[in-house]
Amino acid sequence: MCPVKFRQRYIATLAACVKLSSDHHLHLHSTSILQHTTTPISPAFRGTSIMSKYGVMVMGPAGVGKSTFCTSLITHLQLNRRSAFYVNLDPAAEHFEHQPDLDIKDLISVEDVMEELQLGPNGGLVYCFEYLLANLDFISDALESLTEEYLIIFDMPGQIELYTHIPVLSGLVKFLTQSGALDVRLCAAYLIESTFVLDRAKYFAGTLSAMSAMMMLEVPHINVLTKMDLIKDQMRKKDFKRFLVPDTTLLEDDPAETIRKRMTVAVDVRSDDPGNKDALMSGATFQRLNAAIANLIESYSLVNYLKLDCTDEESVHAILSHIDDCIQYHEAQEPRDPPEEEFDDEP
Ligand SMILES: Nc1nc2c(ncn2[C@@H]2O[C@H](COP(=O)(O)OP(=O)(O)OP(=O)(O)O)[C@@H](O)[C@H]2O)c(=O)[nH]1
Repeated sequence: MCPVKFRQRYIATLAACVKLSSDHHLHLHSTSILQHTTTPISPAFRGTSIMSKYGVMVMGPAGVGKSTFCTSLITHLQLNRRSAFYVNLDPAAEHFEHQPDLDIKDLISVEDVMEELQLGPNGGLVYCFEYLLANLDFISDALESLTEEYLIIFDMPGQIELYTHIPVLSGLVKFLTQSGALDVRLCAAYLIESTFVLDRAKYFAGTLSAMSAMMMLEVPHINVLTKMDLIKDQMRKKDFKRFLVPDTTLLEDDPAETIRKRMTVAVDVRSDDPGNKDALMSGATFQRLNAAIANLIESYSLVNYLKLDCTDEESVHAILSHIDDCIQYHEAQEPRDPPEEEFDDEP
């Protein structure tokens, strides 16, 4: 059962959403006026579906730079006279450079859940998402009036379990993309830190989690290596290129031998147990397992990376272009032939 406090807060939020959507009508209207003063848009030049919606779900482990990327993306969109609708879905997030247009904390927060239900931070987060799934009108009420000019940006929490272990996100994605309902053309941007390439174990673990998210969500997907400014001085451009398309050779010539060292530690721990005669065999098994995983990643070519440096406008622009391609944003904005009836009245 849901604590009463959440339900009360939810009702208050619904009222706020009604206000928000009417505010956004105003904002929408002023955006359209702005566009019309410079580039008149005839109804025939509108997108294929009047109320198509476009969105990107920004995901990845804790601290990889999701919120920073969302901020840069919003700023970039605004500079290019495009509209963003920022949705914070991290029920523990505190500080924002751009205030969210919709914030899950107005529905439920991890802090309240932990206090009222005596759950830990991870259990609290899972509860928040289950609660969100049970109250999806919190999202649909806020999004339904948005038009195709908007890019809806979902800023997700960093707990990796959400993308790999439990099906709450796939439920949310299905709801957003369902045709006939919100019908959001959604793509996922999975972020990992570029500094992971200095530690092959982290890099492959990150790649696996990206792959897992791709398979779980089943929407167009881009993978991004963030904080490129941190790696610039540590690695030559040519050397870094190898990490954009992961392959098995990256395991074989690991200068720091991080994976082998970790395997040795695992084997050593098990060797302490005199009854464990298979410890060395386990080391070989780990090695084969690693090779098999690397082969899997390589042979299916599922994971490729784009580079992102949030301090560089060009870099943010390049990522936005990929997102636009994934969701076919520009196709919807392109001119289309006027309906045939419009010619019928002509002399
Ligand atoms: N140098 C550098 N630092 C960055 C960049 N992007 C983010 N950071 C820093 O990385 C830290 C984490 O960034 P956030 O944007 O909060 O990361 P997050 O993934 O949203 O974090 P969680 O919400 O806690 O999962 C902050 O200190 C940022 O300033 C970048 O492109 N370059």
